[in-house]
Amino acid sequence: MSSSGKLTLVSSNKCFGGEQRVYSHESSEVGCTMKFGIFLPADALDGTKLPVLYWLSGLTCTEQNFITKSGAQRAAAKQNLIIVNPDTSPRGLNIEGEEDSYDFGTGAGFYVDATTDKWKNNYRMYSYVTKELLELINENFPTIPDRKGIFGHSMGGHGALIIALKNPGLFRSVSAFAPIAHPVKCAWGKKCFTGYLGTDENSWREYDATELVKSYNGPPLDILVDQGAADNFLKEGQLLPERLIESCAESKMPCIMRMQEGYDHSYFFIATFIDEHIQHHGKYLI
Ligand SMILES: N[C@@H](CCC(=O)N[C@@H](CS)C(=O)NCC(=O)O)C(=O)O
Repeated sequence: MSSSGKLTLVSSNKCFGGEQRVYSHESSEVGCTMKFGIFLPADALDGTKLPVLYWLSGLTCTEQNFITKSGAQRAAAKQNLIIVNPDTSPRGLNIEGEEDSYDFGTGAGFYVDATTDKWKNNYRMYSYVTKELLELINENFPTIPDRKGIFGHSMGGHGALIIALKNPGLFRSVSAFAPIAHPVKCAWGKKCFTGYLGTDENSWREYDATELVKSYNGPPLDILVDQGAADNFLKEGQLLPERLIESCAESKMPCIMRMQEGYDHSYFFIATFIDEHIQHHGKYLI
């Protein structure tokens, strides 16, 4: 399927000399209206082609959480990078069970292409991000298509890592905040993978960063991960960053994981370190 469709401007606010906008469009991949945020630095408004950094959010988020809480626009304006952040799932499809829990269905697309009967027509967030959204952004905004980075938080950190690892060369840089690093072994991952992919665990591994690192064969990825040491979901065993680090060490994949003392899972943690992540991407994109 290819992208298309017209973009509808939902909002636009001047911000650090550029504009923070939200657009909606009819998605052919997920079969519903989808929204995304885009921060355009001043140069992009003048038509200068710029690199693009994609942000993927976590469970329960819409495009609004990142826009209003991360504080990313100041650093993006300074580094002259466009930032695009999509929603986390299709919405309003009336699939039975889609609104039953915060960690499955609406707000919890998990960046996979579902294969189970109930979900497979719409829960295609992997293809939505890697194909439709990229095409839509390149067609409608002044981008340098081969200068892209990807980062995200929690479920979105998982999404950023697996998308970079499954598509060598598509993204030049990748980083994550508190990623769900080994979803085949945590409760969130088991629930979403069972629901979207079925019970064959071999199919789950294709969407697990700790597993994908072992078979990655592409340009070097200098992965940066920040993890709050006081994150409740870390304590509950939902994130398992230590497993990703072990896997990277065994596979000689460069990965810096910084344990940040006292920080939790929230956007206060993200806002604290977002500038450093944007600078990290800037090293590879500018
Ligand atoms: N306790 C949360 C669990 C979900 C959660 O913490 N979501 C994170 C990502 S995994 C988030 O970014 N929430 C939105 C926010 O903090 O603005 C809830 O039930 O809403």
